[in-house]
Amino acid sequence: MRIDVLTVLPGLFDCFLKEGVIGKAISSGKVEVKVHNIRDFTTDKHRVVDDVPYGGGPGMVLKPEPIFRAYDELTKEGEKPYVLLTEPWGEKFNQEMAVELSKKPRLMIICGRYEGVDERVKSLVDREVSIGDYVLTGGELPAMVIMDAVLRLIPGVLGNLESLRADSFSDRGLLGYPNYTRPAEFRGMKVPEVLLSGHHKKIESWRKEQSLRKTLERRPEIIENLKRKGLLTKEELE
Ligand SMILES: Nc1cc(-c2ccc3ccn(Cc4ccc(CN5CCCCC5)cc4)c3c2)n[nH]1
Repeated sequence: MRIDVLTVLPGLFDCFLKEGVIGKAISSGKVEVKVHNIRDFTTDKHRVVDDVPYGGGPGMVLKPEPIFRAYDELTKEGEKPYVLLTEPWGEKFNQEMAVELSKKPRLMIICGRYEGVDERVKSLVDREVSIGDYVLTGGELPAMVIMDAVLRLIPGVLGNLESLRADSFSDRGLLGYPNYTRPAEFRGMKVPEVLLSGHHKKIESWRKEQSLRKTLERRPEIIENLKRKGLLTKEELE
């Protein structure tokens, strides 16, 4: 997969693209992520990327020309990207969308700043995406959240963990099961016996039951949603 990111703050992505699972996936060439400074696509001496909003109002708006110039330049050859624009009020990002986006060969993520992008930029956009009902200072953190959730789903990115990972849970949006590691008892708190039993079938069913119970308690709508889609097995429903 290739991802092109358009932003006026490219430096925000430096650590994200170097560290951890994402950093390894890029350095190993499993995925390609290129961050582009919108300012590099201006043509005036002062490299202006924003201007005051028509009709008045607070702050500045990102001008359309530099973004369109970047889009045209980056889509001259190769597959057309599926274009995301991060917004406070876009479609809510979730695991289902992450799975769908992970199947696209090429993504472009346009990151707004200031009061957002000129409305005409949306003529380039396939999906306006929000990562939650709260207002951040710009679209870069949402872009990193989206890339993190999407890239970890690319085959080979999670390495050998992938085959072992019970992602049928989180891929269906179920909450995770409790995790423990040594010591078996810490400050009087013991690890559940079943996890020390070495009985894999029992451990798996305990984890599934914990995940379903936690989801039912905290996010019953996820269970209802899975029921409606027929994505819960008979024994999971018991
Ligand atoms: N999930 C999530 C994504 C974002 C996000 C994404 C992209 C951008 C680009 C700029 N901001 C900051 C911002 C957004 C909205 C306003 C309100 N303002 C009211 C008057 C008309 C114009 C807009 C102000 C500043 C962004 C914020 N926040 N949260």
